[in-house]
Amino acid sequence: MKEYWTSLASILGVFAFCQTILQTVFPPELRFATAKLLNKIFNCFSSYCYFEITEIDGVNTNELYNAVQLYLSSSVSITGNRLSLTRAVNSSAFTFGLANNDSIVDTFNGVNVVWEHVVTQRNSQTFSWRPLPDEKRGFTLRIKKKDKCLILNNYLDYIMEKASDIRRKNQDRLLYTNSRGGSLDSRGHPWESVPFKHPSTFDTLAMDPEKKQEIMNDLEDFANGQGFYHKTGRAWKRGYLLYGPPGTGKSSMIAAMANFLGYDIYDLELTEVHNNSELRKLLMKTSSKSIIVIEDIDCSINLTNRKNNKNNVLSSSSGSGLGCSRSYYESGLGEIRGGAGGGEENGNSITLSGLLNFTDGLWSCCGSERIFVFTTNHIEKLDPALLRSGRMDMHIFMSYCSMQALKILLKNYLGCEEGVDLDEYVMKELEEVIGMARMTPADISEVLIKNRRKKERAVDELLEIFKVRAKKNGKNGEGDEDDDEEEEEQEKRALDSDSPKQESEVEDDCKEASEEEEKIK
Ligand SMILES: Nc1ncnc2c1ncn2[C@@H]1O[C@H](COP(=O)(O)OP(=O)(O)OP(=O)(O)O)[C@@H](O)[C@H]1O
Ligand SMILES: [Mg+2]
Repeated sequence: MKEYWTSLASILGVFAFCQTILQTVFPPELRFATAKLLNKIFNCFSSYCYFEITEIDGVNTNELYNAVQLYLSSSVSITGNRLSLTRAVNSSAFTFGLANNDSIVDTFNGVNVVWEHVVTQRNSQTFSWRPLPDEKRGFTLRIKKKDKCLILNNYLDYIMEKASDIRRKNQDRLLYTNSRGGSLDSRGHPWESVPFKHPSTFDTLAMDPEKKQEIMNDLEDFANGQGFYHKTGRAWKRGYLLYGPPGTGKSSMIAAMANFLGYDIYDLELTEVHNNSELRKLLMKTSSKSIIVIEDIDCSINLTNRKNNKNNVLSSSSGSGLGCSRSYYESGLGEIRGGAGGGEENGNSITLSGLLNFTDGLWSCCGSERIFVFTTNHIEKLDPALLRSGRMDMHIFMSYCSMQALKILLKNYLGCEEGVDLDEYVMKELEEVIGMARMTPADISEVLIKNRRKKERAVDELLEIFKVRAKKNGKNGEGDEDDDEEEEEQEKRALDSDSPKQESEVEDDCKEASEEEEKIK
């Protein structure tokens, strides 16, 4: 045993001696060059190539590192043995990650690649303007040389896309609103946000199922339509106008849309925006995959229908040379377009021109996959230029509660299934009076909430209220369906006034406008 230790000690002594000699004979520069050469020789004969994706790229955070981490989290959770678990701020989900110095095989387009998570201690002597983490983290991607050209770019694009999907799924969606008086927050953002947790979905929304399905299909087509929009040269955005009496579910519909698509909502308070350029800046700071909402647009600014009330031409764009003529021609010919911001006249008000630019000017395309939703109780008050296709692609009339909608409410609030819990006779009675009662889903849901523990009582009370309301409306001489028709008629009238004018008409309009301007001056 003693001999064994003696020989081991002499081997170590020889080893230390050789190392000292080597260090003296081969200076660090020479050793580095040799290592480099060996590495090159190894690379020549190796059939793999390696890509390093470090967490911090110089001084900036490497977006690709975060994307890879998220991307791998989905496959790691299934195959990995040793995983790291995290939960990000504003997130409702746990994220799996590859443990330090662990590796995983991934397959893309039939090609196998290997990811390794490399963690090393950072050299503490390194100087940096900003504090860096103690550990140096990165991923090493190993791909066969012959596969590199085939997949690398597509694979990285795919990872980025997948990662943003996962991020959106994991993170709570946000509801943004523009800050009071156009002020910026500590990070220079004009929007303030809170987690968006509205429970409204298309399942809970009481409306005609066919109409509902049509809207859902339209939204789905939009969300999956990147290729189509690109091919047709259209900006990837869509506008919806929700109109109808108060309490018919316009705001609930917006929440359902956001929940359906998984988009954030930007609730734009127009009264807090001072001018067109501020409006444009707000738009620039919105993200893709979002719904930009302007509620009660008829109340926010003076956008009333110029055709119905000529005086409003000047009240909405008084003194604005370009803005006035732009909106004037917009509604008529739809050809002449003023420059962005051309409608800013007194510096502290938004003009119709500014709003039109906001929805479909060049700036509206500074992001992609965005939905604009305007709501109003009075569609007839809106300027036709706002209503035309391309701006508001789909006009959705939210009407008083119909029988179909009532069945959804009864199911959601009382758990009543048609033909099981609901008496056929009572249903018939309800059907007879519901049209004439002209009650909104909001009114009905109040009655149902109050009696939610007693189904029969709820239905009886509803029937009573329906009868009283129907009688009252009948006495006032207001028809049931007539009312819906009247509202749709109003929309038609509004749209008719958007139909192309003859050139002479436009000239007349302009003459009138300039005469009125003269008078005001
Ligand atoms: N179609 C509907 N389906 C389900 N619930 C509805 C519907 N309409 C209204 N409600 C209920 O009534 C409440 C008010 O509805 P909501 O705020 O969506 O109406 P609105 O049309 O936006 O009204 P307003 O024009 O006054 O803004 C909601 O909280 C919701 O519970
Ligand atoms: Mg509302």
